[in-house]
Amino acid sequence: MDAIVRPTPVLSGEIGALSSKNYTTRYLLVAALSEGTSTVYYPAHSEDSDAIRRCIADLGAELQEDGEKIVIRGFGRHPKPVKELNVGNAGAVLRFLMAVAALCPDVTFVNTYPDSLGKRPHDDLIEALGQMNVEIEHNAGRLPIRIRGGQPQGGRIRVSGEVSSQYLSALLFLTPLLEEDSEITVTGDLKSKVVVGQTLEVLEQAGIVIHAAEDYLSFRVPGRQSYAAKTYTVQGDYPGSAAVLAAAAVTESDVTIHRLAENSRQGERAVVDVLRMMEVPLTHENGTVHVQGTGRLKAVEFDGDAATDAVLAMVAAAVFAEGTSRFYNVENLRYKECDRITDYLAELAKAGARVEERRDEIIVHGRPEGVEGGVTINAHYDHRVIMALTVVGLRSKEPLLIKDAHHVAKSYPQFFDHLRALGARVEWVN
Ligand SMILES: O=C(O)C1=C[C@@H](OP(=O)(O)O)[C@@H](O)[C@H](O)C1
Ligand SMILES: C=C(OP(=O)(O)O)C(=O)O
Repeated sequence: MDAIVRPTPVLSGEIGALSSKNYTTRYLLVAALSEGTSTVYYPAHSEDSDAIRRCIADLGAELQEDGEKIVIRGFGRHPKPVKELNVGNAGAVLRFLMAVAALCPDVTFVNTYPDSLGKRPHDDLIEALGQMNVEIEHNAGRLPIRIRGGQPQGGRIRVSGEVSSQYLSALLFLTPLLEEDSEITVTGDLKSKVVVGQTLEVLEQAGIVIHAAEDYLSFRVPGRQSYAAKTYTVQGDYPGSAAVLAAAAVTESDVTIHRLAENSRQGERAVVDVLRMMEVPLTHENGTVHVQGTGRLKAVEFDGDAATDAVLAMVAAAVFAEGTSRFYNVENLRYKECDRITDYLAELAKAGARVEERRDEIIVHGRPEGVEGGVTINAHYDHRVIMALTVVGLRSKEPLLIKDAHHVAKSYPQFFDHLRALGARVEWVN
């Protein structure tokens, strides 16, 4: 399905933030890795969170869900010997379950999104699992991937952090269950370091002990641990909310989003500080962000690695700022649902934005007068491209037609409903 985004000068109203994608993935996973019964309150509902529900059920977890919670009886260190798993387009789910699959005799991860997840590299995790006595067949580091595990071995493990933090997180979920103690060393720079903090937070809540160096480049993981059965509550999601906040920042607005904890470990909560640096009038108190936008913004410089999933939304806001903005240290945006530098900037430029790419930077020459719009946007299968171009469309002179905008459901199926509730002129077309 496509979406039309029409110019909308004013937004106002209140919404509750969607539930965090990253915490939902992690809580459902640690619940599955426990042998008892855990409860997860307010799990996200999206394609990626459906993917983890489906896969842990295939691996033997029992799930019962109502409107507010999901109750999970886990499989511990003994997943069912399933033959095939389908993670849809969910990168984190794939990488975390590749580690869990090391406990199974023979699992194949199928390739259902050849033009998105099917293009993303997993070599660094394949290489690390190889060190652990796990046999892996793969298509040049990409899906489909067949894992023959059964007897993974802990010990000394080296993993690269240059492309994604998800490989390291995957190993942190698996190694506590092994017979041996493990020492994990991260080679190269660790990208998305803050997200590893979310992994460690959830592991600690699940009763797992990990000794992490302060820089997150080395870890000692005692073996023979068990995941405790617990009750977890999923917090609100900053990456998805970042797009709504950016929409409020580029319009005349009076927009409130609830359920965004100030002390969250989500790096993307930096979107609030970045918008403040851009001189967008806002407050953030008691878990509520209130934006009273004037549509006027100042350019900003920001280390995007600290808030990887909010960079596209912040760039969309910078399209209308006074001056030149620079988002640096963002090379790993190239290895997400699409190349979020080249592909994203191509769509922004089509809409009339003045943008430049470097290998690891996005540069935006702001156009406070607005952009032309009036073009068709290719979503590149990327929910965050869809949300960011929607922000741009609100302040384009002519509407934007976003092709295949239904891929927004990867993380935020209610995104257009939420924007419409705030007065945005967006609609689905077939
Ligand atoms: O661990 C996770 O749940 C995630 C880690 C990040 O990926 P990278 O580590 O590849 O940057 C992030 O972009 C992704 O949406 C979710
Ligand atoms: C990159 C993302 O997700 P994943 O890596 O889990 O596919 C995202 O949600 O923006």
